[in-house]
Amino acid sequence: MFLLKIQSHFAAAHNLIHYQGDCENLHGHNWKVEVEVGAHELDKSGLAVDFKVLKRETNRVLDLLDHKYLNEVKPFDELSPSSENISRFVFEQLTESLNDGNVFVKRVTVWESDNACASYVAD
Ligand SMILES: Nc1nc2c(c(=O)[nH]1)N=C([C@H](O)[C@H](O)COP(=O)(O)OP(=O)(O)OP(=O)(O)O)CN2
Ligand SMILES: [Zn+2]
Repeated sequence: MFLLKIQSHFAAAHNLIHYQGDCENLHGHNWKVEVEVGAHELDKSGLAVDFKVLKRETNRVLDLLDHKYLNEVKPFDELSPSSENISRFVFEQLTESLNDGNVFVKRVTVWESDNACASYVAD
């Protein structure tokens, strides 16, 4: 199996809900996002999937979040916008657009700072 990874980023404001502490207050992050996909086969060009496609599809999803107040963006109007929930959201959106018989989204990791991240991983 082949494993590919691309990185992207977005900036947004949020506050955690049902949370007691300073993170329940409005604040922001520059999130770094890593997307890993697996593939069984390569095409004639030797590509599992073009990095350009991975970056385009990832940025299409991240554009939904970039420079937004996440607590006003679905599904985070009803779901705490933690890094865990953001990683699952990006994973599910990308799974819809990228998965086919060959390629599948394997893991999405969301870094909210240089030393803290959460991932959502395929079962
Ligand atoms: N498991 C999670 N824990 C926390 C999350 C999260 O998404 N998942 N998010 C937060 C807050 O968003 C908060 O902004 C981060 O807080 P903290 O880790 O304290 O960040 P600091 O920049 O203040 O880090 P220091 O290392 O303490 O300076 C909290 N927890
Ligand atoms: Zn935060």
